[in-house]
Amino acid sequence: MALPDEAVERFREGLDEAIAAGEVEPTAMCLSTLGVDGGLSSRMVLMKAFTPEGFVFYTNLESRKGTQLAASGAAALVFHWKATERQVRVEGVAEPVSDADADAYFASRPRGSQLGAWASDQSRPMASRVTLVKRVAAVEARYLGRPVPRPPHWSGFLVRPRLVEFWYGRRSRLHDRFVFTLDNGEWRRERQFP
Ligand SMILES: Cc1cc2nc3c(=O)[nH]c(=O)nc-3n(C[C@H](O)[C@H](O)[C@H](O)COP(=O)(O)O)c2cc1C
Ligand SMILES: Cc1ncc(COP(=O)(O)O)c(CN)c1O
Repeated sequence: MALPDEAVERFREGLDEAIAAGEVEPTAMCLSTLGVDGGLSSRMVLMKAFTPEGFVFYTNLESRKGTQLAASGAAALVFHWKATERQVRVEGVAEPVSDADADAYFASRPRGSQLGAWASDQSRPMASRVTLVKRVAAVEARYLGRPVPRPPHWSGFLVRPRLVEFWYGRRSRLHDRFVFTLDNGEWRRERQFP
């Protein structure tokens, strides 16, 4: 279910204002996933696309987050825009992006990042930093003079929201909260106490 126009506008406006206010990583979001043991796991990722369908990020599919999302699509996101005292919180389900989208985004990354995606077995044990440096050199040699293709284990997820909350901080601590929730196929909007 696409987000209602108002939520799309609030998100776009919030991001634009964070950028204008000089936020250092305005697209950084905390991503929480669910482990097979029922435990939670959180880390930062960068949002690379936002549409009424949801929020997209890219990663190694064999990483901790990648395997957790493959097992359970449950995902939660938090943006914190410190410069403008705002927070956006998202709860929903992650699904893989298309190969075409992943190819297009991968092709736009700097070559060093592309090589890194081949070199790093993200989230698996590494004996020493030398291992990583050697692997980068090896993939560099392999793709010398030609484009670096997207690794099959590197792609993105679209987090389709079921809940989006906009929090607007106020000095008085009487903050404003607007919560959009998907309820039987329809978006409901309510204010909540701060
Ligand atoms: C600001 C910031 C942005 C990050 N963006 C990404 C990202 O977009 N994709 C990614 O795979 N890791 C990103 N990382 C690294 C992750 O936080 C994390 O360490 C890594 O993906 C491994 O997570 P996992 O073991 O839970 O899968 C970022 C880290 C920081 C601090
Ligand atoms: C391992 C990793 N993968 C992907 C990303 C996404 O961002 P970018 O494509 O801009 O590198 C990051 C950003 N820090 C990252 O650290």
